Amino acid sequence: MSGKYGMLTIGDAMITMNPLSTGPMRYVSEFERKVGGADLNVAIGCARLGLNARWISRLGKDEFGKVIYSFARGEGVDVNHVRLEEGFATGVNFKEIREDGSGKTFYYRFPTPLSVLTPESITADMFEGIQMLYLSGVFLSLDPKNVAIALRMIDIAEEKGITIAFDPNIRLKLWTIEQVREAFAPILPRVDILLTGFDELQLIADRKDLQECLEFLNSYEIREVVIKNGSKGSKLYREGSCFNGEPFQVKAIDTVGAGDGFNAGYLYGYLNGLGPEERLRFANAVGALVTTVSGDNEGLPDTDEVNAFLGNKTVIER
Ligand SMILES: Nc1ncnc2c1ncn2[C@@H]1O[C@H](COP(=O)(O)OP(=O)(O)OP(=O)(O)O)[C@@H](O)[C@H]1O
Ligand SMILES: O=C(O)C[C@@H](O)[C@H](O)C(=O)CO
Repeated sequence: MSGKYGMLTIGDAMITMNPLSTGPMRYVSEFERKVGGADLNVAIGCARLGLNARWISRLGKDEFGKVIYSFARGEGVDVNHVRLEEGFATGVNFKEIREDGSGKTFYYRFPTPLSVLTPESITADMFEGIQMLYLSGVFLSLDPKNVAIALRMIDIAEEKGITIAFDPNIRLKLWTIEQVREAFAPILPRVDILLTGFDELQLIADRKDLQECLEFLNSYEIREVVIKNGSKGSKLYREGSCFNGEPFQVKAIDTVGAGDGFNAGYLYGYLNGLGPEERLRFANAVGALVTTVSGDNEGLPDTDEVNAFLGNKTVIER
């Protein structure tokens, strides 16, 4: 692996069928085959920004599995801990996109090849060169035993002094809110950086008011609570202070993956020592840029693109 800081993540990835027209999926007959998956999106985002990004996964031993494997490797993600499993089909999801870029997802992903993983599949060598462990609620949702796998990863990360970041990424199509709360209970107290949507925080805390949601989190002693709020930007709550990340105005055409892009930008900023406001600004820029391109990860920028967007660098286009 080359580059300075390393991040490690784990999770499923799917073939993502992106519609070629907007509106209800039942009327869309043409789709473009792409690749998606919350944790892989973050790994790709980190790799594009120049971090070493390692992704642990299992894919079906089929044509789609080979597509995802090559795609991840082509993006510079370390796939040394990704295997193609005989007897499983790689997951697929279809997207519906509305005029404003928002949408719905329809999953065809069970049984997932990831179900062959157990806590024993996780070994200390996977953490070599890693400073950041990134976990997502999508991974936890796919199999009840994934909580034990995540806890084993957290144990190793804590032993090695690795920072632990977590995005609840609640997809209520995959599990119920009761299952979410049960799965998150042992995870949240171990998290250093929580990267959550405000709507997700309301679901976890079972409260509507922001202040009450933050009070709910107090007992977990999370070092940084970052709240993402779509086109309204983001906020960071840290050591009793609140930092504001002003949103950028863009023409969003596909908002899926903006949160993953934001996370990649935030982790990059954190590892590279950007200050609280600077890293929110950087992450907001990455999230905003993702929404301007069709697909979950195609819009993820490299550092030059972010700096050009932020006006820090002139880019000669032609
Ligand atoms: N329409 C938009 N215009 C400008 N910036 C946006 C827009 N949508 C998202 N962003 C940026 O991306 C960040 C993350 O988006 P969002 O809040 O939708 O994340 P999320 O809910 O975690 O998304 P995901 O669907 O990927 O899980 C926002 O905080 C914002 O900075
Ligand atoms: O289920 C997932 O892994 C996430 C995908 O549905 C999609 O890539 C996404 O929601 C990204 O945040």
